[in-house]
Amino acid sequence: MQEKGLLIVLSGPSGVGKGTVRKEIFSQADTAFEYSISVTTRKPREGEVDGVDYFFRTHEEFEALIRNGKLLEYAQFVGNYYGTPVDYVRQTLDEGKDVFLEIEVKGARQVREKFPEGLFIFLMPPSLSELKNRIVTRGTETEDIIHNRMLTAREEIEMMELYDYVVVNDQVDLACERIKSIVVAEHCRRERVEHVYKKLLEVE
Ligand SMILES: Nc1ncnc2c1ncn2[C@@H]1O[C@H](COP(=O)(O)OP(=O)(O)OP(=O)(O)O)[C@@H](O)[C@H]1O
Ligand SMILES: Nc1nc2c(ncn2[C@@H]2O[C@H](COP(=O)(O)O)[C@@H](O)[C@H]2O)c(=O)[nH]1
Repeated sequence: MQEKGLLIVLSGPSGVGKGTVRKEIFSQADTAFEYSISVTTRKPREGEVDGVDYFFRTHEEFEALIRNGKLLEYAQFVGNYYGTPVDYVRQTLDEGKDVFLEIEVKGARQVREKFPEGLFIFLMPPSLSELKNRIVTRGTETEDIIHNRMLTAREEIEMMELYDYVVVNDQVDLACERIKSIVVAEHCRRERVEHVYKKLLEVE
């Protein structure tokens, strides 16, 4: 039987660098994860492409996805809906491929209930002032939204103990290496539990 892939969840406050780190990891040739593209009601930022960065949908369309059970998890974040299409995740895991979700903490909590065997990683900023500096420097949000995202950031950081690992994003390349190492270690742990010992005992 095909062994299932690993569900990897990356969360962290807005502006910590989740997208930057994820894009860097996916640009590396030795990365074998599949990225789950989320659905959102947020308007596209300059340069964002439907079906690449997100599936951009209206409120009505998003609520229909909820009603029809098409989302693994969803949450409202600073005035918009965000959610993970369930079919893609289940199908890709069933094919034995690792799936990478980049989502906020309320959604991650729902995923934990459905996939307790997932790998949950929280990306931390070096400091709150650096976090604010990063959102401001990105230049994509209004002052009001930055204020609300910073308020939410404090609540999100308080939930970091729900995660298996905390990675500090002080430097993008180091954060990527830490995340990739955690995934490799998790695979080794599962292989050890599921196969190596069983096979060894069967032979002897
Ligand atoms: N290690 C880092 N050092 C300095 N700047 C960084 C680092 N990582 C990311 N950044 C910068 O911080 C800003 C926010 O990064 P990014 O958009 O990836 O954050 P995010 O966590 O995905 O945010 P959101 O949740 O709002 O989508 C970007 O301008 C990015 O270039
Ligand atoms: N619960 C979910 N959260 C998601 C999903 N996709 C993205 N996100 C998170 O939302 C915030 C805001 O994102 P932004 O692109 O508007 O800056 C951020 O924390 C994302 O990680 C999802 O499918 N479900």
